[in-house]
Amino acid sequence: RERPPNINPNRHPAASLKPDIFKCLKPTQKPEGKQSIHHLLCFISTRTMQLDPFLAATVAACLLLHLLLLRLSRKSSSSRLPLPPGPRGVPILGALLVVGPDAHRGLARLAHHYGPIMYLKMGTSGCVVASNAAAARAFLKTHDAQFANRPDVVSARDITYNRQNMVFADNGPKWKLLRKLCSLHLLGGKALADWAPVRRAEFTHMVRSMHRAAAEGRPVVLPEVMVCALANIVGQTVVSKRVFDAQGDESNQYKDMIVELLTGGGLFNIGDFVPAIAWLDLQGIQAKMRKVHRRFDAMVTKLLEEHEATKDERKGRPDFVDTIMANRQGEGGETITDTNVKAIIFDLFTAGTDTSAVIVEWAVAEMLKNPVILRRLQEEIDSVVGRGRLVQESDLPKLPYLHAVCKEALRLHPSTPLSLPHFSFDDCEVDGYHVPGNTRLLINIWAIGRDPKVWDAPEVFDPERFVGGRTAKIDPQGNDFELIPFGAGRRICAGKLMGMVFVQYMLGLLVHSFDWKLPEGEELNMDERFGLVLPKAVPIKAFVTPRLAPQAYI
Ligand code: HEM
Repeated sequence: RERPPNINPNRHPAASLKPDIFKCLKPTQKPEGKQSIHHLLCFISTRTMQLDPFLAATVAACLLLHLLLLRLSRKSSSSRLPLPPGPRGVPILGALLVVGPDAHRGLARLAHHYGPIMYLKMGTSGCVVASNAAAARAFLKTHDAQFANRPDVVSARDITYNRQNMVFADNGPKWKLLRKLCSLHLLGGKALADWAPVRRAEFTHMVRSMHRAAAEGRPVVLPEVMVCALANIVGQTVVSKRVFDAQGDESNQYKDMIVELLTGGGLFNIGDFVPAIAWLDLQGIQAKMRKVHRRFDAMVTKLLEEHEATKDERKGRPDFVDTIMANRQGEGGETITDTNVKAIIFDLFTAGTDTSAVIVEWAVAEMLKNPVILRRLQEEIDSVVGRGRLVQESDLPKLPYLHAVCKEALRLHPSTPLSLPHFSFDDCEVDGYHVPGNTRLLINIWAIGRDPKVWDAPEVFDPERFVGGRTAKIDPQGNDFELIPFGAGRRICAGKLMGMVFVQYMLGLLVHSFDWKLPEGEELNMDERFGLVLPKAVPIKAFVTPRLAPQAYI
């Protein structure tokens, strides 16, 4: 009797021809990718068996090898768990176009749809995005060590002396040594207190320059005066040098240089996501970064030459570079090279200036929009400090409303909206999802600060939420994941203490020392400009009027 033809759709197509050889193969319902290759091999080997047994044996060996590799590759991807949900995107560019140019907003929009843990392809690179407090905790606490590396970003490579700095170093002995030295001699509690006189001198200088502008009827460009003061503080503590004595051209050049570095460093460079075409530099970002890096390098080289020539003058009162030069050797033979020194200076000038200035500028802008908050803050400072002198650092702990205003600015306008990118080399499981190795991690700090499940009326600037009520105790220093403007975990901002002092001290001085008025007929523009930091697109340019007794400004 004739057997009926094989009509089972689940059966392997080759099985009807030579079933014995393929016993080891499980029929698959939906052949896809690698499985379709094995179907093809089965088919070829069956056909060749009918023609030539030697050829058939060779093909069968290939087939077995292929199956072995398939099994191994499944093992190495370790998991049958699903990837986190996310947009599919298009070939080569992945989801880059879906995310759009304002990536913090684009990713927040996508998270509404796909959830707080998303996986997407940015170009050909895998990227996982955390968009609420629980997701941030899962990555930065539970899987902190694994995600404590940085991706090898092309534009960052150019500006950081090939990642010889701290900010873009992988989690390894060099990074640990750089971080330890910074914390011990510059950014930690004790060092911070030691450098207080420098901050006082520079911020007083800033207020005096604004007072002069008021007397001459000139408007003040707020980010410029702040960055100038901050750069001088970093310059004095790091290389004993006021980097910018003058207002005007020189400080503008410096400001422009920092802005270019931070804006370019934050842009989504297609070459970073599709490494095969990085050399094309389609957006011209790399060329721009290299050019501005050359200017920066020239400045740092000159600073270090002058520093070396004047080292005898600093006997007994070393600055940060003197100290790290004397402590180059770490445990386990790790050494700080001359390039590391330049690269860490780069970190401190970039991470230590614009980040704080951006927060203060947004806080002033929000208060210009809402003068009730401005007046309440001025009243608080008047009641503690009076009107006869400037605010001092020692006044800060007595000013709770100032703290609330600063926290609210950090929540609504975090300076680095997507933090800095993290990177994991290995596969892992996060909240029931499989996250493959070689994936970047973005923490959407901006979206976390605006999560309506945590914050009432999240789009409104309302410092009151930190004075009383259920969110009053949330602290921005990295333990409460609902508010993480400095990040969290082992890669948390190394300068968070200094950053908090900068923000509170500058804002206190600016608000207490002056009343503020925009030029006649000008509207306050609240647009953002996306980059590694998120400043106002149009800087605040305002007329200030002194409100303290004249001797306070002398
Ligand atoms: C309000 C001001 C500041 C804010 C909002 C801020 C925010 C941040 C954020 C979000 C990160 C990335 C954290 C992560 O990767 O998870 C970071 C890293 C860093 N910040 Fe800040 N920062 C501020 C001020 C400063 C200051 C004043 C300095 C030093 C002078 C500084 C030095 C650094 C350094 C060195 C890193 C890299 C740390 C590492 O990779 O290990 N920051 N900052």
